[in-house]
Amino acid sequence: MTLTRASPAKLNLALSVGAPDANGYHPLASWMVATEFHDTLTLEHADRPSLDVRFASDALGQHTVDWPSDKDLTWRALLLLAQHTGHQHPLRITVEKRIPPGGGLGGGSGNAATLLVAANQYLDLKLSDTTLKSHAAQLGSDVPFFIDALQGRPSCLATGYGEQLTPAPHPHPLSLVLIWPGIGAPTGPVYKTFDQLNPNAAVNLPAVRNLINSQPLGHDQPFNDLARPAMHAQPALRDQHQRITNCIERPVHITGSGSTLYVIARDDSEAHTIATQITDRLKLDAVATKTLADQ
Ligand SMILES: C[C@](O)(CO)[C@H](O)COP(=O)(O)OP(=O)(O)OC[C@H]1O[C@@H](n2ccc(N)nc2=O)[C@H](O)[C@@H]1O
Ligand SMILES: Nc1ncnc2c1ncn2[C@@H]1O[C@H](COP(=O)(O)OP(=O)(O)OP(=O)(O)O)[C@@H](O)[C@H]1O
Repeated sequence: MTLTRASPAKLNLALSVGAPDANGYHPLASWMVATEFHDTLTLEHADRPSLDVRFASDALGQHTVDWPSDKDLTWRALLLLAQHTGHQHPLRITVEKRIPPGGGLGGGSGNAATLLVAANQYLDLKLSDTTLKSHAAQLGSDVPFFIDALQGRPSCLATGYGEQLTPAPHPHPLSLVLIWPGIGAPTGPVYKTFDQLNPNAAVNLPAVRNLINSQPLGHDQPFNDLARPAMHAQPALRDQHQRITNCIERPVHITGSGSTLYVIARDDSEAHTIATQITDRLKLDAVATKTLADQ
């Protein structure tokens, strides 16, 4: 018997960031939404635990697995479960990746959360959401969001460092195009550049709430305080952003700390047209997808 689950990507449709606390982490407010675009995680019983990560032929961009397996967030999630239950879980884990690593779509974070939720179900561990989220928070600031997303809450207002989550209504899914600019953007350095550019930053929670309350969202409405720092840290990303904006003549946004860019389309058909335009004219990898609506 195998268990297969989609491990979604996330978008920060709104991201407001404050100056770092004494511990160096940044308080934030973000409207986070999971997408149909996903990695696929499979669990099978085996003699011993193992992990196989590979990129699918329809991945967004060309990537290789360039991180060691003991640093893989999926593997680290399995180790946390072993620590919690006091014994190893002999699972064969396969992750088929489409989400670009270091792309601001939270691919690795989503894989970790999917492992926690799927193994809890597959092994009948009966861990509560609170326990799953406390493991999730140890693995990364974005991981708790994916626990909610996988349990039927794909749209949330995230506060604190991103781990305090309140479901946000999202009745109408958005049609989108995700674009891989060919450059990754590591999260830590982008936050450092944010500090240099915004020494007195404060979180603007009302602006994030306003966006959640102004659905359906117009294509120019998303905002992201990390967009400028991401492009400042990586001028090549700014150039790609400009090229794409010129090509499709509408606002191009950035998710998380980058580097994935995205565009809101009128409907699925327009999203497919824009994705094809970007691929044909700019030779960049682009995929049409949707946000996941409330269930
Ligand atoms: C940019 C976002 O994706 C927005 O959702 C997240 O804030 C990043 O979440 P993440 O990738 O899960 O981040 P983590 O793995 O927890 O942290 C990576 C690095 O980002 C910085 N970091 C992260 C979250 C936060 N609220 N403040 C920070 O300063 C820290 O330097 C940290 O060392
Ligand atoms: N299962 C995994 N999938 C992808 N990357 C992983 C995984 N496990 C560990 N990593 C490492 O974590 C880094 C960040 O991966 P991730 O896909 O979460 O980036 P991200 O989308 O930029 O995340 P965020 O938006 O949370 O900053 C990768 O560059 C890679 O070195």
